[in-house]
Amino acid sequence: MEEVILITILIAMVGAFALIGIVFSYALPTPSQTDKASAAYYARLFLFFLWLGFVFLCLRALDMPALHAAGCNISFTLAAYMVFLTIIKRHGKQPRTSHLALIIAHLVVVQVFSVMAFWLAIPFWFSDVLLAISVFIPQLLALQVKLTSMDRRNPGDRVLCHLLLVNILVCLTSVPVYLFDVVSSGAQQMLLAMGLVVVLMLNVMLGFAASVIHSLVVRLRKQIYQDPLTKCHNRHFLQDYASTFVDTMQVHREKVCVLVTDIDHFKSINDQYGHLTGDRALNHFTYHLQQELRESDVLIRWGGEEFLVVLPGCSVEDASALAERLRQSVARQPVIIDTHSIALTASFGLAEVARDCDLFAAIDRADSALYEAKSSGRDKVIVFDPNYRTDRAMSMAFQ
Ligand SMILES: Nc1nc2c(ncn2[C@@H]2O[C@H](COP(=O)(O)OP(=O)(O)OP(=O)(O)O)[C@@H](O)[C@H]2O)c(=O)[nH]1
Repeated sequence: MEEVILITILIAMVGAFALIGIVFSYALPTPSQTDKASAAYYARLFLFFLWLGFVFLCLRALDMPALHAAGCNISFTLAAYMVFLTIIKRHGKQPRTSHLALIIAHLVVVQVFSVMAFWLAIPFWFSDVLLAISVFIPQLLALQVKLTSMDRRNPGDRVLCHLLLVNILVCLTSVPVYLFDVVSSGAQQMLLAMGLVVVLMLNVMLGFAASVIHSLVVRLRKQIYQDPLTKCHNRHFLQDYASTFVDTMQVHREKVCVLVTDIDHFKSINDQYGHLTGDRALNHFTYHLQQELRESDVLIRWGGEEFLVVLPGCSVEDASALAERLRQSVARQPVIIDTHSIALTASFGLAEVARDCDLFAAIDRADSALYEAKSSGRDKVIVFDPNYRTDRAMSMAFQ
């Protein structure tokens, strides 16, 4: 009688734990992509089937072997497949038809063999071994999917991989302990099973939550540093990264140049064709800049139609040649919108990040050179000369 009460308490405790996990999963942020969002649904089903499996497992100790045989193996196998589906959905993918066929075939085999073993009075170890093998198949399948489609730079993906490896490790160590009946009495065995089930639930719950939160943080960080219109970096990026980046370059004695560029008479495009066309012209402009830049060059939207390019490892001569290429590329390719062909030109100001000045001082110098390019006719590249600063200051004072 005592054993019955203890096992009932264990069932209730595991149920409460699963319930907490399910409620907690509703508190997690939901990804906007429908497939990714449905991963939480499978994670909840995992918690439910694992608890159900535990209930059926306990029925053996409670002297209900027929019910145990009917539900235990299939529930645990289903729980393992829910981990597989959670991982596939977290990747925003659909399970392949071959995967679905395999899942159904596997579940049928598990169920038929478990029930047959009971009817033919085959000792319980057969059913236990069948379960031990069954739970590994979905996990290995998930590992294969993970290893083939994992983005190693994405922390959310890495967390999912750890989750899976911990699951496999827990099963690898716990299943033999359970199978070889190291602990003898029914209640003790149920306690061991409960420990295993709770560890697996904790692992999936926390791993899933960490993966969702990590992915969200990566997305938010990207959005914070990205200009929504042109998809270039924005000023936040410049503040947080570029200055330390240039410091590093200077420590390594690499030359760094900054180029400031501004579309000529952009206001007239907006005025003549409307703001939306102006936006498309901005995208067209940044697209052609990107085409000429190296991967290490950093393009930043500095403001309105003004952009900044940080050019690491680039001498003034090289940067000046690059700026000239950019200027020609922009001038050569008009923006085509419907039947309109809108000619575009841009002016460029260039300065080196000298040893005696920081990045922002260099930007200021490049800006002075840009001002000179604008005031001397536009559609040209001007390299900073200390005299421009005086002219500009004088001109501003005059205005
Ligand atoms: N369509 C669009 N226009 C923008 C955006 N940001 C700034 N602008 C416009 O860019 C124009 C900049 O005008 P100005 O600063 O007078 O410069 P400009 O007409 O290019 O003249 P110069 O620079 O002297 O050749 C303004 O009309 C702004 O409204 C944007 O995101 N989209």
